Amino acid sequence: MAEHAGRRCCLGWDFSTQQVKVVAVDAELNVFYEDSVHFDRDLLEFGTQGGVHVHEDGLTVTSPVLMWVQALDIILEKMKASGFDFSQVLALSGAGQQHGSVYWKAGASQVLASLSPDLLLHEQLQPSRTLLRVPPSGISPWDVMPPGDAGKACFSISDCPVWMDSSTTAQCRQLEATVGGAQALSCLTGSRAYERFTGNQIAKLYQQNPEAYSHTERISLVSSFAASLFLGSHSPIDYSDGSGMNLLRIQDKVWSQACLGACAPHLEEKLGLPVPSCSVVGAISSYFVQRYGFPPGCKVVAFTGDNPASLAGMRLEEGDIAVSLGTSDTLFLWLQEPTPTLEGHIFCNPVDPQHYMALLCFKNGSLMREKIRDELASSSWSEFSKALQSTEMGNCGNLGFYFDVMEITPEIIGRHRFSAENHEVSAFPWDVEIRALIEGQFMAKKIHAEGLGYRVMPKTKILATGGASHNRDILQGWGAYSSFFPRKPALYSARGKQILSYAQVKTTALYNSTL
Ligand SMILES: Nc1ncnc2c1ncn2[C@@H]1O[C@H](COP(=O)(O)OP(=O)(O)O)[C@@H](O)[C@H]1O
Ligand SMILES: O=C(CO)[C@@H](O)[C@H](O)COP(=O)(O)O
Repeated sequence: MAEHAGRRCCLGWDFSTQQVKVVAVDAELNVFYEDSVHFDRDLLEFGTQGGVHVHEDGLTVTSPVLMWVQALDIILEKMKASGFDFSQVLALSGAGQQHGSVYWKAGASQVLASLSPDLLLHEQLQPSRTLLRVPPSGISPWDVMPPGDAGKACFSISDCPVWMDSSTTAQCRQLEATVGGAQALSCLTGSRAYERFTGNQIAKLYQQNPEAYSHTERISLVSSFAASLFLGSHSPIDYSDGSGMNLLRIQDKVWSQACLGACAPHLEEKLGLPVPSCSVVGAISSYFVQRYGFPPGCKVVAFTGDNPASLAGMRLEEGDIAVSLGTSDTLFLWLQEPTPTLEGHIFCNPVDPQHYMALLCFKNGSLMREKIRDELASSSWSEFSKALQSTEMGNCGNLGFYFDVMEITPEIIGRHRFSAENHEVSAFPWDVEIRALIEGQFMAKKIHAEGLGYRVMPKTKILATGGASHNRDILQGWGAYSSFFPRKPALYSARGKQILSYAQVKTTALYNSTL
C-alpha cells in the first residue's frame, strides 16, 4: 500500500508554461505528493520548446491545447499507478499561466458532461486530430480543425495563444482608441492594452478566423479551462485572472461593454459571468469519480492565474513583495487601492475581492538565464553558480541587460552591456557576464517597481518562488542591490545604493534611446 494512501487532502494543480504540476496537501498543510509532466521532455510529439511554438513571424506564440489535456491524463494515470487514494480528496483547485485562451467548439459542453470513464480525456476531447506542429510559412497560425474532424473535436482552434505572444499590436491600438486612450483603458481594466492580454487575442482570432470564432461556444483562460476539465462543464473565469484580459472592469468586476464590443461580437455570452477567485464552482464530474475514485462531493474551487495563486499561496501581506522566477519573472504585491498607470498591471486580488494586486511581468526570465548558462556555463547551473560565487557583488561596476526576445517591461530587445567606465561594450568575461545578467535582471525589477511608487521598507519581506528560486546563488546575486533578499543588509546596502543610481542613469538612457 502506498505511503500516501488514506490521507485526507486537497489537490493543487498548476498549468504553467513549461509543465503541469500537482501537489497533494494534507490537513496540516504538509505536501505529501508532488508530480509534474514537462511538455518538452514528456510530450515530445508536440514538438514544443519551453512549452510553446514560436511561429515564423517571431511574434505569434501558441501552445497545443491537447498537450495540456494529455499532460493531465499522464499525471492522473501516474497517481493511480502509485496507489494515490483519490477517495480522500476533499477539494481541488489550481492555477494556469495567465492570459492564454482556449476556444471550446459548439457541442463541447455535451462532450464534457458525458465523458466515458473507460477512455482518457484527450482521446475524447479531440479524438482523431492530426497534430500540426509550427504551421509552415504562409499558413495562418489559427490552425483550424480539418473538416473530417468537425463535430468530434471540442476545440475551434487547436493552438492556443499564450502569454508570450506579442502579435496583436494593431488590436491593442484599436482597443485603446475605442475607450479613449491607454490611460482610460488602464483606469477601467487595470492595464493599458498589452499584446498578450486575452481581449486583444480574441480580437485577432475574430478578425483572422471569423469562422472559428463563430463556432466557439465558450472562451476559457488556461485556468478556467483546467477547472472545466475537472468540473465536466464550463467553469467561470475568476476576477483575478480575468483582470489579465483588458476586458474586466476591475472596480465593479463586470465585463466592460465598451471593451467587449471593441474586440468581437457576442463576446459576453462566450465568456460567461466572472466569479470571485475563491468560489466553489461545483463538484467534480462523474468521469473522475468513476475512473479515479474521487468522492462525488469533491469540491472544485475556481482556478486562477499562476501569479495571483502565488500571492495567495505565499500568504503575501500588505508591505510584502513577491518575485516569481518561473518561465517569466514577475514581481507582485498586495494593494488596497488600485492605482492604474501605463506600466504594469493591477489585478483584482484573489484573496480579498475588495482589494487588488499589482504586477510587473518580465518575459526574459528563466529562458534567458538558461541561454546564458548554455552559452557560458556548460549548460550547468552549478557552473553558473560558480561564476556568481567568484565575482563580487556589484560586478565592479559592469552592467548588462539581456533581452533576447521582445521584453514586456519595457518593450526592448537586444543585449546591452556597460563597463565600469560607462562605455557600451560588446562582451564581458564569462563570469562577469553571468553576474551582469542576474544583477541586471534584478535591477530592472527594482527600478520598475520604484517607478510605480513601491518601496522596500525595513520590515518588507521579499518572497521568491518559481523554478529559479531554488538557486540560492541567483537569489544572493540579486541581493547585491538592496534589501531584497536581505541576508546581510549592512554589508551591501551602501554599495547597492550607489550601484542602483548608477544603473538608473544607464537604464534611463538605454530606454530613451529605444523609444
Ligand atoms: N537550479 C536552478 N537554477 C536556476 N534556474 C532554475 C533552476 N532549476 C530550475 N530553474 C529554472 O526554472 C524554470 C522553470 O520554472 P517553473 O516555475 O517551474 O516554470 P513554469 O511554472 O513557468 O513552467 C526553468 O526554465 C529553469 O530555467
Ligand atoms: O504573463 C504573465 C503574467 O502577466 C506570466 O507570468 C504568465 O502568467 C506565465 O507564467 P509562468 O509560466 O512564467 O509562471
